[in-house]
Amino acid sequence: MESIKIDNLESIHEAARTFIDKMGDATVFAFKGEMGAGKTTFIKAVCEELGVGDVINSPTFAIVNEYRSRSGELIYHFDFYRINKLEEVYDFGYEDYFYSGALCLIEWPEKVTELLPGDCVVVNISVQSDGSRMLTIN
Ligand SMILES: Nc1ncnc2c1ncn2[C@@H]1O[C@H](COP(=O)(O)OP(=O)(O)OP(=O)(O)O)[C@@H](O)[C@H]1O
Repeated sequence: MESIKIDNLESIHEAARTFIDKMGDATVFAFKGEMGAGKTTFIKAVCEELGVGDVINSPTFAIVNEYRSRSGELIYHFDFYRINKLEEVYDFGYEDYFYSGALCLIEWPEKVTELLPGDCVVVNISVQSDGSRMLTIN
C-alpha cells in the first residue's frame, strides 16, 4: 500500500504527477471516498497532467466521459453513483471499457464491485481533520 498526501488544492497537480508515476501498467483505477472527499477533483488533476484538453466534469448524468491524453490515448472517466441495478451497467457494455486497455478512472466503484477486473487498483481518498486529503493506493 502506498500513500500520497494532498495538503490543499494548490498541491493537487503535484500529487497527481506523483500518482501518475506510480500507475505502472495498471489501467483500471477505482476511486473510493465519501461524498465530497475529492474524487472528481483528483481525477480532473490526473487528466490535466496527462494532457487532456477537454473540460473534465464528473460524468454524473452520462455514466462515462471519454477524453484523450496529450499522446492520444483514450481515458474513460466513470461515475456510477446513480447506478441502482447491475443490469444498467451490463446494458451499457462495461466490458468494452474495463477490458479495452484504455485508462479507466472510476468514481463510486462500490456500485459495480462484482464487475471490476481482478487487477483493478483501489484508491481510497479520505478527508483529514485539517482538510487535507490522504490517498491510499492498494
Ligand atoms: N485535496 C483537496 N484539498 C482541499 N479541498 C479539496 C481537495 N479535493 C477536493 N476538494 C474540495 O472538496 C469538494 C468536493 O470535491 P469533489 O467534488 O471532487 O468530491 P467527490 O468525492 O467527487 O464528491 P462526489 O462523490 O459527491 O462527486 C470541492 O469543493 C473541492 O474543491
